[in-house]
Amino acid sequence: MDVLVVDHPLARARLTTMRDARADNATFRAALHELTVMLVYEAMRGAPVTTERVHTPVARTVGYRLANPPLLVPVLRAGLGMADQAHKLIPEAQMGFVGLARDETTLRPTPYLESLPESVADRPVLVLDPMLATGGSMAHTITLLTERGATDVTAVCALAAPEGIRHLEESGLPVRLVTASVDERLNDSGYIVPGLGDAGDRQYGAV
Ligand SMILES: O=P(O)(O)OC[C@H]1O[C@H](OP(=O)(O)OP(=O)(O)O)[C@H](O)[C@@H]1O
Ligand SMILES: O=c1cc[nH]c(=O)[nH]1
Ligand SMILES: [Mg+2]
Repeated sequence: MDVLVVDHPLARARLTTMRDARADNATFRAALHELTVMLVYEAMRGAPVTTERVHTPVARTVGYRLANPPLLVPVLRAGLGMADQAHKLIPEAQMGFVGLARDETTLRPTPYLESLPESVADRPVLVLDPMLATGGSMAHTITLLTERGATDVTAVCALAAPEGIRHLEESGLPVRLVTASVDERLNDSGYIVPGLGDAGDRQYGAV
């Protein structure tokens, strides 16, 4: 699987704010918003464009637009904190939603929401979720998308664990990963180490 680690100094600084256990919910959300802009910007670097003529106040020149805007799919809850920023960067994108809560005993995702277009064939997809831990939630989401014809999926995650990357690789799903860091490992509770804790709780409070 193609893994792009966005290790720009500004991305590292935002991730450090998110890791800091002293950051309150608002500070964490603001840092995730800013990091999302950097991750989506890099995720879209190779996107095909169409060209058109544009008249500036001074001259004619060539202009560019995305040839095939992606479908954005935030994975609730934590992915909601990436949705608006991604949409601001790609205003022409459509958005679908997947809601999953990980069972903290089995570490398996429990689905509670699925709102996706019937077909996503011939359309790139960006799945937005800050955390790739065991990879179960991401694999579930990508499976929903491939069942609708997706063949070009990018997982956009603030943090990834080696275990989650391995899970996606072994799944054979058509996905590449853009992340700000590949951390050391998972602990016995399935949390990323050093990680940042529970990305949903850090944004919205514990449930
Ligand atoms: O790779 P995995 O082991 O599946 O873990 C990652 C998932 O865990 C978190 O969501 P969580 O289930 O905590 O739900 P929340 O966003 O509502 O907090 C995170 O946002 C991912 O969706
Ligand atoms: O470290 C982790 C693992 C799964 N989900 C989170 O929010 N954090
Ligand atoms: Mg959570």
